Amino acid sequence: MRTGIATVCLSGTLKEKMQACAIAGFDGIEIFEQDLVTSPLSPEDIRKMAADLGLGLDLYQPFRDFDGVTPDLLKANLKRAEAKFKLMARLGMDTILVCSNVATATIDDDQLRAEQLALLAALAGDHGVKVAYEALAWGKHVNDYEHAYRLVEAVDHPNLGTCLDSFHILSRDWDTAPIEDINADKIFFVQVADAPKLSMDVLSWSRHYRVFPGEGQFELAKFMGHVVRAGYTGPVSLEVFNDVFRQSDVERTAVDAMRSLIWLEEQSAKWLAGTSAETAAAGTSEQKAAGRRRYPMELATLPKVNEPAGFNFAEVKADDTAQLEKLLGQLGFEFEGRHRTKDVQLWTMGQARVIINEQAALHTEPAIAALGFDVDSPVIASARAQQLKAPVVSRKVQADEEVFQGISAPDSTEIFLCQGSPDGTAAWTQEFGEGLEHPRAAQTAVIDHVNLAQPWQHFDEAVLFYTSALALEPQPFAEVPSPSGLVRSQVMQASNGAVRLVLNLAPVQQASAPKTYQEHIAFAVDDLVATARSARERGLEFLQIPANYYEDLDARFDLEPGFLATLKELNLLYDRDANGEFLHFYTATVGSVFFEMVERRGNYDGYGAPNAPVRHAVQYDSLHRA
Ligand SMILES: O=C(O)c1ccc(O)c(O)c1
Ligand SMILES: [Mg+2]
Repeated sequence: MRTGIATVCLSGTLKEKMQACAIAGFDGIEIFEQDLVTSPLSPEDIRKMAADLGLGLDLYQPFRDFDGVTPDLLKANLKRAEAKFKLMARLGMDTILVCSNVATATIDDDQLRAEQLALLAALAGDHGVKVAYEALAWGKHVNDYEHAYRLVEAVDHPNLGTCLDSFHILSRDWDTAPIEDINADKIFFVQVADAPKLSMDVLSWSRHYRVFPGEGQFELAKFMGHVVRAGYTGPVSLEVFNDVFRQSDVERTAVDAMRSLIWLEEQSAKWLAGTSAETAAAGTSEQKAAGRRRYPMELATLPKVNEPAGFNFAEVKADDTAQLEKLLGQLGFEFEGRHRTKDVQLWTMGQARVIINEQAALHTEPAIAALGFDVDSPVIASARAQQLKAPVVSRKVQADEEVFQGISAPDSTEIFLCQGSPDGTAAWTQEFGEGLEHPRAAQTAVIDHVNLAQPWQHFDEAVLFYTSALALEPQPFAEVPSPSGLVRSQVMQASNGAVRLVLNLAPVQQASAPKTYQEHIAFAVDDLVATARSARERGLEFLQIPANYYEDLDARFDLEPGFLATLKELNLLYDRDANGEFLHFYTATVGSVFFEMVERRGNYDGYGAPNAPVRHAVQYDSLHRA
């Protein structure tokens, strides 16, 4: 698959954008007109720079408001087009995107539109240019890709084809199956963008909220599957108008973009294989043959991973670890010893393993540093992540120690791909301490979920990272009210719930305010009330829940008075839905970390979302009092 990206996706000057695209490994780019007009570089300079960088100049765009106009305007539009065709010759470019008229079209007549497009195609032919006509979702008269294609067919000129843009098609919920019936020679270009499902006017949605594939909710693998089945072999190019990407680090955004295309390519191949198998199974020999058909576009695949089977460990770091040790001890964790060769400690409760890393630099406040995930094959998972351009993390190991495959997540959390064992133990724990003599406590526990705060400019990147590299499934995002703003919260989870990662987008921080960037690790136990009582006896400082909360809880759930009193006495939070019940409590925060203990009853699958605003408010209050 030939990969591309429009310069409008990125921040910086045209030169910076092109360099970043080359570093990220794109085959080609779309030059957005504004980027050229504002550039100090001559068209010849740009042409040479692209050649030196090994980048194809695949599309010049956009040319606006051509069709359906009065004769006067048509004349002016053809003159304007000719100037652009001449410019393209200097750039060495041969394809231009013409989008359907949104402003100046006064005549809604397909025959007239076809006649005008025919004149444009003939002029383009004279200049060796191909015109890719795209239906904008908000086009005045042409806003549907099938309509645009009918016009292309009616004109029937070798220099006129269509451009399919996933956003314009999927935002309007147009059926994508008829893409397969388009003559591949008439598909001159394909643009892809994802988007969250939002209810707003489609133009604002398109201009501000597009995201890279895998970061939104559109069915892009299916869209691409139909494009591939149509027989298209040209560039598949990202065109993402996004307020955040346009102001964040250009090289990093280009890599995020490239990751999205690598992933989309694999997902498209998977979608095709899945639907082909269905077709083949369906019966007739014709259908079987269709199921086995090969397509002219070659789709690369990736090393395969299944979703992770569980958390292997969580690691917190600090230069002064005393507070962390105290908190874990009070929660009921046991100190298992120090590592043979590294300055790290192991603490466990049942199968929940927490590493305290003492190697942190001076003045490092306690923070979550790393997460280990149980995967089928750490080597295969690591190969996949690296092909998806995840930065590799390496840690020194001695000859007889387990080698962890590590990658760095967008928020710099180190992700280790570990060999899980069916009984939930981990072989590497043998590297800690010596012959654990003390009797094992009966307490069973696992890491239930981990909540990571994401810098605002890397939130979408993180969603794609965990989706593509770790096969976690993004859930619809929620917005949690907190005293410092609305916190966007998105759960990434394995389908069986064995791994749950909650990504929170912290509200933008006032420079003078205390740091509200907090993250936590939650452990699930069988009996939360007993766990809370023991923790209280050991002197644990609980997050103090206001009395108002319990009154509201009673009003909502009509709880048994004794149970309500227990919740209140122990600062426990409660939630209930059709699947079951959820009890939980939080510790005070040390550095940027706090811990949560949860008990899931029945098949409760959430996180106590209705309680999140209470937690945020109490934490805010204690930060501001401190
Ligand atoms: O928002 C726009 O104007 C615009 C321009 C060119 C495109 O290819 C597109 O999809 C949108
Ligand atoms: Mg487009």
